[in-house]
Amino acid sequence: KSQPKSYPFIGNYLSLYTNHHRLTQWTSDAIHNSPNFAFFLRRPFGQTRLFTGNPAVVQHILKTKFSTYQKGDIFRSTLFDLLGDGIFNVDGEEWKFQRQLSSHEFNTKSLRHFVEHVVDDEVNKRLIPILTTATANDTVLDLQDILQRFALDNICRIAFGYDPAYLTPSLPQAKFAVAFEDAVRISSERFRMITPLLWKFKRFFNIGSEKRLKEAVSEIRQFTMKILNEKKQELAIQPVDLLSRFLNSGHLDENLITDIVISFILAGRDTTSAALTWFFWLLYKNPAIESEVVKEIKEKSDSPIYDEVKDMVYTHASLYESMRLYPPVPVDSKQANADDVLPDGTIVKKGMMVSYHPYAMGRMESIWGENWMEFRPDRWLEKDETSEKKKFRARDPYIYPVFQAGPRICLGKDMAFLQMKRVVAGVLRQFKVVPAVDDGGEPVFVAALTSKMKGGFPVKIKKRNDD
Ligand code: HEM
Repeated sequence: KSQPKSYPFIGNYLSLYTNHHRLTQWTSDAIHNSPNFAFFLRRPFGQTRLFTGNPAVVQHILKTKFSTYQKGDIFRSTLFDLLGDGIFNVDGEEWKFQRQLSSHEFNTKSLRHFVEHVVDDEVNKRLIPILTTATANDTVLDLQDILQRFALDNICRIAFGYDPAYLTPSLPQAKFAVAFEDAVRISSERFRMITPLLWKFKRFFNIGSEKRLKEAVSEIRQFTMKILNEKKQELAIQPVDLLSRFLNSGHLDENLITDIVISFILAGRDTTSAALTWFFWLLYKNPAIESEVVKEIKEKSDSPIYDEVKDMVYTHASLYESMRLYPPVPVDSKQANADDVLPDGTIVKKGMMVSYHPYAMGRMESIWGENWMEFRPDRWLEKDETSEKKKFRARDPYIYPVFQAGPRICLGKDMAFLQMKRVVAGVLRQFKVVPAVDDGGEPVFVAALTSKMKGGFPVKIKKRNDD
């Protein structure tokens, strides 16, 4: 077991280059091969980034020393063209303000409305009819694409109070969705370049991928601004979505509001769709677990209401377990704004990036035991002392930072689970999802800022006949 070789001047660049198509897996292997679950990635020209899979270090950077480990200028400048001053890209007071104002959108009342109106509508009027047609015609669908469309409709309705209707039977090519996809991909590729000077140079001369990024961001902003202006006309109405909440809060300028909305679209579009794609694949591979999930779904009503969705404990545990193996955000970074020493004795210099690695952590024997590679929702269940029923077993968030942890923990976590469980209930009550190709291998996990199944997830939808 060895770590990637580092050379003077170019650092680990040779290995980095050879593994550029599997960076998540490569950095994960390096963490696993280290006695203290740490790996220093040395880039050319002296920039060093620490990857960690040690829960004590994760707790240290995400909570204990929260004010030392921030987004920082590397993250901020790399993603600025796309995210501007949106919540994902700011620290300090600016972050606190956006977090507080947005948090209203995630209280119980808003979540109940979200499940019983927005998600329910999208499941019953769009998703199910498309699956029904696919069953009748025996067509192959890319389930990942369908789930992304689903999530994008959802998040636009929450963020803007606007329904773009991407999940319709014709599966329209949406300019906005394509622009978003390109902008995220190109922005995340910036992190991987041998030096940031390269993308800055391309941006300066407006060539290649940077030219496309500029166009894509401009399309995204125009689209957002258009909705924002429409919204302004109807502002007397009480704020029911994020956009009107920010517009109502007073003197925020339009550019900033656009930034804020873009961060939310990023948060909501690719995360739940990635999680569900892998979830359906894992269920196909584990029919006994699928049966348990279906059993739970059939105990609820056809269109389960908020409380029923909340009560789907087994499905909840299965989603946790699936994201352990395939986390939607597989690696996430902070930057130290002062010198520090980590709990394992590692010295961190001011300006260094420190990345925690949910993908590597979900696959560590020291955390999950020797059966870590098995899909076992039971890990997340325990018996309730009084009712004897199974209940969800919460674990230390620092061994499972899939939603981050500490003060900046994902704001949409509860919303994400409600949405995913409602989709799972809607799909599996009537249908079976069967991969169109099954060569016995595992689909390929790739990641930009969020993860994806490479090449999509081609499936056939079968009617479920097991009542
Ligand atoms: C399975 C689904 C999801 C996963 C795994 C997930 C994961 C994460 C992670 C890892 C972060 C930290 C990112 C960073 O700061 O670098 C985050 C932040 C955030 N997430 Fe999620 N997320 C999910 C769904 C959602 C949804 C549906 C929303 C709803 C809009 C959402 C809203 C947010 C927001 C607003 C933040 C920023 C919080 C802050 O900086 O204070 N997330 N999420």
